[in-house]
Amino acid sequence: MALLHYLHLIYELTLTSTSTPSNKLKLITAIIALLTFKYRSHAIGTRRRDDLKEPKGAVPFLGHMPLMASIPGTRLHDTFLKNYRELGPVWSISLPGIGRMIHGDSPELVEHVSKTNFEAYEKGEHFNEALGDIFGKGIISTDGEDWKSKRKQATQVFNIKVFREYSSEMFSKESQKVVDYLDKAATSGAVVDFHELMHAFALDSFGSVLYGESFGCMKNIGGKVPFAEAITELLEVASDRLVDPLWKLREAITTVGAETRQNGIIMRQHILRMIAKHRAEDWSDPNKKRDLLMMFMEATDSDGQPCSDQYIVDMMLNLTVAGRDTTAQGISWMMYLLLRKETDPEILETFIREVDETYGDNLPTFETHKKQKFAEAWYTIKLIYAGESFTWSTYTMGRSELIWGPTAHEFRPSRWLGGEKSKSLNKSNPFHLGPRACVGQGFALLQATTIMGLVLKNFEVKLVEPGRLPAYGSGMTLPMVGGLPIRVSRRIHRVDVKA
Ligand code: HEM
Repeated sequence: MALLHYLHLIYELTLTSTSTPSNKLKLITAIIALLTFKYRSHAIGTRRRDDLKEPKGAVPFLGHMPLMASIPGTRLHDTFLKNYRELGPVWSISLPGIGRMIHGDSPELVEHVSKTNFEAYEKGEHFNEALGDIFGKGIISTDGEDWKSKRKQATQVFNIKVFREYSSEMFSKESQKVVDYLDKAATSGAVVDFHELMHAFALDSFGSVLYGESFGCMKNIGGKVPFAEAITELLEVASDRLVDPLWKLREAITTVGAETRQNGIIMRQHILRMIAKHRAEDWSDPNKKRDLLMMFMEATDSDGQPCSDQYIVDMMLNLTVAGRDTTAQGISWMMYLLLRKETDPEILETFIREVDETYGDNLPTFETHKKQKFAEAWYTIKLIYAGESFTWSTYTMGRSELIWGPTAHEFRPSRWLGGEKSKSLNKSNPFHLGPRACVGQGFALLQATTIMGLVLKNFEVKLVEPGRLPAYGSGMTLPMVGGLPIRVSRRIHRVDVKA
């Protein structure tokens, strides 16, 4: 607003016929000097905040934009961690066109924003505008009443017992394909990229659970599946848009805009095809297994009317995009943490003992999943003005000595067990907390405990490079750069994969 005011002033004063050229020049110089003074240490359009610490490197008008642009994606989270260590839990940066971003890596603040005062912190205009054409009017990019009714519906569907049992059966079935694949690798001694394998598994299992049909990625690991490519590219675009105020211009003058539209079409057409396929099926058998799409086709909206195809497409697209990379990468990091040489070997042993005890000689079910408490624990491991946003870093909080004490760097799943679990929720929670926490959390845990349980029950897994900490990539999730090469050999007491 202030900028518009000044520009208007320039216009008024410089374009009047009575002003001489020299006066006009003086006036423009004075206004530029004034603006430079006003925005000498922060981005144009943002408020100066002397009460908040900032990393060094802000420049007039652009604030921290040049600094942020200079940080490679593979260093971003560590830079945030460094800021936390140097500046404390609350610090901020200002970015033109995006506003001031306040980082608050403290359990109390996270709890305040996510739970206690949740209503006051919406996703906001910038977020919803940047992601609106990608996620449509789905649960991710909406706020207020619209979000509330979608959230309620999604939560209900995820909690329906028959659907949970169906998911469990499908995750088990798809995990079997991974076991078969690893079985061959155990025989040949081949190195397997577990990260790549988990991306194939995650999409296939999502295909089965969400749409009743696997995408066939496991048959062609590393091969191209248009639906999978579309998700990857859409997520990249979404992540770029959130930090680039000029994304509209960038996409208009490059091929990114057209590619994004095309990827949206690929995803939406697939979902529409699946809706048509399901409509043509016989629904009369009450015992017919129901995938997630069918659950939404049967559900009603907030007015009690059947949901429109457009509504269902948006909902399914949101759930698919939110769930694929997060789960694949979460499972890969889990595997790495378990196997790296710094981790106490007792943790892997406890995990395997739990799997052996809960599965016996059977395959995992929804009931066995509920008993995998250790596996689950292992996986889970101020004032703001308008135009400012609040964020926090799970990566930073998970490594904070202030929060976890001197053993912060140790991998200890026990922190999420029993009574400790509820105390730890606001300390570093990859699913966040409060009303906007991950709606697919239970679903992700079911998938992770099933696949990890079956893999570790059947194989002894070794990292090919035990001393290498995988680098992370940039984006909305945390991909591993260079994958996670492993070697497997069969364990003696294994579940018969053909059973
Ligand atoms: C390891 C796996 C996963 C992690 C770490 C994860 C993490 C998260 C986080 C942190 C949020 C909150 C984002 C925010 O506050 O803006 C979120 C939201 C969400 N997640 Fe997940 N997620 C995972 C898996 C899944 C799965 C499997 C699904 C669905 C099948 C899913 C669906 C969603 C949806 C729809 C939202 C938006 C909820 C809302 O806005 O009300 N997620 N997830």
